Amino acid sequence: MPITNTSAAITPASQPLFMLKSQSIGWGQKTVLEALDLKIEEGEKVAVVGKSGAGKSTLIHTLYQQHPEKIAYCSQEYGLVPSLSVFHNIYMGQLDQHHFAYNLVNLLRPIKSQITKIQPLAETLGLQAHLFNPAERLSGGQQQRVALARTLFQNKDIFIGDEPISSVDEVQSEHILALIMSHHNTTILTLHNADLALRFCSRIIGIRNGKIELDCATQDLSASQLRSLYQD
Ligand SMILES: Nc1ncnc2c1ncn2[C@@H]1O[C@H](COP(=O)(O)OP(=O)(O)OP(=O)(O)O)[C@@H](O)[C@H]1O
Repeated sequence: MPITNTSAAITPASQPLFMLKSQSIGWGQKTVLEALDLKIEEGEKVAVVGKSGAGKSTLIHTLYQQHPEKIAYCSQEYGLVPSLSVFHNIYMGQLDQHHFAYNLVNLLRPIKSQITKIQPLAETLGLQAHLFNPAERLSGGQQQRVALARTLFQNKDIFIGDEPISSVDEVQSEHILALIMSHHNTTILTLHNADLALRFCSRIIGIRNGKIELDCATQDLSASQLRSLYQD
């Protein structure tokens, strides 16, 4: 007798968290990256590197779209509400977890338990002195840290960040990358700083000339391979 339904008997091999199969990606009619084949497993720490305009943001945005509900996504545009306080901007990371009325009360008069939750995060990111200042009064680097705090406050398993440390100094960059790594199981970042990519990530994906030119474990990567990505 033929077996018509094998799905219950056979356990399917686990799927990669992210997968692109011969997929071309871009914006509107414009193709940025062609015929991509890519798998990213749960738990990986991936850096996407390459020259400006190579297509790094395009790639990570495409990956984000595969599981938007599971991902804390930090884009290059901070998306802050300028007139609201740092506290309120960070709180927005969990806006969808509360009732409208609760959010409204917290907007008018910050709820103590929320302050208690947000304060340590603000402190870790050097924002404690500005917690109740409007975001618009902060420097660019401080605003970037507010956007990052809001993303971390989402408490998701996966972090995708587009240059999350582009406006902060070297010491802060290391601290922030360590924080991102410790808060998320799977991390995918675009980074301009190749040294930091090598130190904090276990896999490097290099983009050049509209394709993935390099995809390897950090430990197997030579400095000259990495440099070649930045040549014309
Ligand atoms: N929202 C968008 N709409 C239309 N085209 C876009 C958009 N974002 C990026 N592009 C185009 O896609 C191409 C790749 O840009 P992308 O931002 O992915 O590069 P990148 O490697 O992230 O650059 P950078 O390091 O400067 O951020 C560029 O030609 C850019 O003009």
